[in-house]
Amino acid sequence: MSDIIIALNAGSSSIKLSVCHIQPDDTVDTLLAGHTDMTGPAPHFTLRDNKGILRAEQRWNHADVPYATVLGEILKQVDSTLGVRDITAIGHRIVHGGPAHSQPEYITPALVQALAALTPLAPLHMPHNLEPIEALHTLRPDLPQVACFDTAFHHNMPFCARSFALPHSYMEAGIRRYGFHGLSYEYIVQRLRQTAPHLATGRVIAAHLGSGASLCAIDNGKSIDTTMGFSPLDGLVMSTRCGALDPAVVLYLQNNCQMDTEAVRNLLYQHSGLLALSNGLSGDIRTLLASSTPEAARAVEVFIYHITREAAAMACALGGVDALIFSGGIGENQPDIRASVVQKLGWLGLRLDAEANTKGTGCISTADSPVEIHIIPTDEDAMIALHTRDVLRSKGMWPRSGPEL
Ligand SMILES: Nc1ncnc2c1ncn2[C@@H]1O[C@H](COP(=O)(O)OP(=O)(O)O)[C@@H](O)[C@H]1O
Ligand SMILES: CC(=O)OP(=O)(O)O
Ligand SMILES: [Mg+2]
Repeated sequence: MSDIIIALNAGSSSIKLSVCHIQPDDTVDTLLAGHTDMTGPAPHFTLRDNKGILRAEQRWNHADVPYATVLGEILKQVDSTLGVRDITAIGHRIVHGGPAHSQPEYITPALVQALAALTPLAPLHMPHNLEPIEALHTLRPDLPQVACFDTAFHHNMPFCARSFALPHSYMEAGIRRYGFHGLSYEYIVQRLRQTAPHLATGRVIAAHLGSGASLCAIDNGKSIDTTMGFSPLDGLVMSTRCGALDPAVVLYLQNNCQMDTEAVRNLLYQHSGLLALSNGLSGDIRTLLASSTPEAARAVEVFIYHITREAAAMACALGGVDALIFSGGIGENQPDIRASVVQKLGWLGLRLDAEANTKGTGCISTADSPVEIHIIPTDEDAMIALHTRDVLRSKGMWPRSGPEL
């Protein structure tokens, strides 16, 4: 097999990757899925095939292993598991594209430099997104790399949705609402086009509920508003991120609590959200739902409250709603959370089919529900693979193996 793309999603705690092959009808087959846990006492890498069978594994025996070492091993294992050295390109999820990057782009040293300047806008994500690019450039300079931006899908949100009520000069300096999880929302729109075309042209609220969480108001396939703003800190309560916060809190922490910028950043990104609301118990909703403590219950309650409050705002942006889509680790796997959200949004015309919700796939609303409710497992990596192919094709670099039939 040839023309293999690796979709890489490097985050603060893990490097996730999919080894993808794109079929002529644009279906993306994930041949291998890799996961490297970068936390804990030492990195641990696993590579599984599309049946979930473990095909390769590597454990390092100390922490702080450089990305280049981990990525070198990953490439080696992918090559030997595929049987030949067949990788054509690497596509990266880059969380922030800033004001200037609204399309997937071929990676050059100048682009890396420009993106590095955006690090303060997404400090939890950007360093981890960019480090593998440099490491791979050194390891395999022959491999083209493509940047796919999580902000791109929201780039053309209407003025009202992208503005802060700040002087115009700030907006011109890039201080505006951007929105994130765009690769996930783009994938959801693509799935709707295939499975429910009447919704792909309708008014949809998509909920990407993972450790980072956001909602998007999608009108006729386009983002018209979303809950994350300038950074992935805004909007919903998240695993360890606070979500929307009165900006005066930041001033207060700095002026009255002797906290410097780094301490405030650490608090808001790493020690807030579900973790903080549960009094330090966990940022993982599974642990909270399994706990009988009042703090855990309260954390879940606040999480749901903000999802439903913001969903109503998205419905307002859309002028009504035809469907609610659940996605992300929580949206796809937690029937109790889905049920609570839908119950609170009943007034908007959502009716849950309890049995379908427990089963947890496809359409989970009743036949007479005025608003459809669906679960769509997201696949940001499939989107990255398709964008990477398209960028290479536009440069005459795809297919590597000869003319397409
Ligand atoms: N199989 C599962 N069952 C229940 N909840 C899950 C499951 N997998 C993930 N989650 C929840 O989703 C969160 C991670 O979601 P995910 O979309 O994988 O996150 P990330 O933002 O890291 O991509 C976890 O914190 C957990 O609460
Ligand atoms: C943008 C963002 O929040 O990403 P994640 O959910 O992967 O942390
Ligand atoms: Mg994610």
